[in-house]
Amino acid sequence: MQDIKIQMTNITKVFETQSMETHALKGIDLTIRSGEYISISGPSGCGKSTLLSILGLLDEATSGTYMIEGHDVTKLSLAQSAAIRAEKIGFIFQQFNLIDELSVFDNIALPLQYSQQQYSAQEITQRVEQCLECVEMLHRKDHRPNMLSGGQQQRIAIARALVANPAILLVDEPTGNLDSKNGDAIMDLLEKLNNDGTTICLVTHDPRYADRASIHYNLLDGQIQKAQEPLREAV
Ligand SMILES: Nc1ncnc2c1ncn2[C@@H]1O[C@H](COP(=O)(O)OP(=O)(O)OP(=O)(O)O)[C@@H](O)[C@H]1O
Repeated sequence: MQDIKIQMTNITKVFETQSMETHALKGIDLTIRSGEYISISGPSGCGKSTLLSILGLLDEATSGTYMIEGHDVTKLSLAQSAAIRAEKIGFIFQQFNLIDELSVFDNIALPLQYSQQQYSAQEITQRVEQCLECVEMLHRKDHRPNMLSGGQQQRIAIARALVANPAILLVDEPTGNLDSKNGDAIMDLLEKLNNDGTTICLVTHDPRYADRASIHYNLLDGQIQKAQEPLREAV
């Protein structure tokens, strides 16, 4: 059996304000195995961002259990969440969130420099260059992000997400700031990374892109359903 990277059991999230309660997630069961590429899509307000925030340890569930690579991460202190997030989760957002004052190389090296693991300068160079090669941007390592096109900047953001060798890539509307040609190229790159073994969870409202994952879930009113069975060999 493939290793389980992510396991959520009966996750709920209730937002309480003075006047009302919003049940944003209503009992999510989600298992993501090593090497899978899953997508989650659904209409505005269905709970996508809330689910992604909990998956990425940016927010806590109200109830339920969340395990990453067999470790219970349901209830952690802020410092513990930050450490596990840095080690286990690679984020890719619609905004590239690169630092224009730093070179492409230094942007990608940043997560390693802040990691609790000690990386030598040689390891950092090796890892950063490997990730730059992966996204076909090694020739731009000394550039500043603002000298690059949107599609190229997203490639750099993907390299940065990969650099600490995370358990999973959480990808939130990665093509939102790109035209369709560059958007398609980024989706091709994600597919290539998955073919090379990277586990991916993509959140998108775009059905065209959601269908490119091997397992597609629909989130509807805080509940999740599999939209499409993965292809299985005939028995
Ligand atoms: N901080 C908050 N306080 C109160 N309610 C919230 C909060 N964040 C989200 N909600 C509510 O939870 C529900 C799910 O919101 P969420 O942002 O997860 O949806 P979404 O699917 O990401 O929507 P969109 O596609 O428009 O970004 C919505 O009803 C929203 O109003």
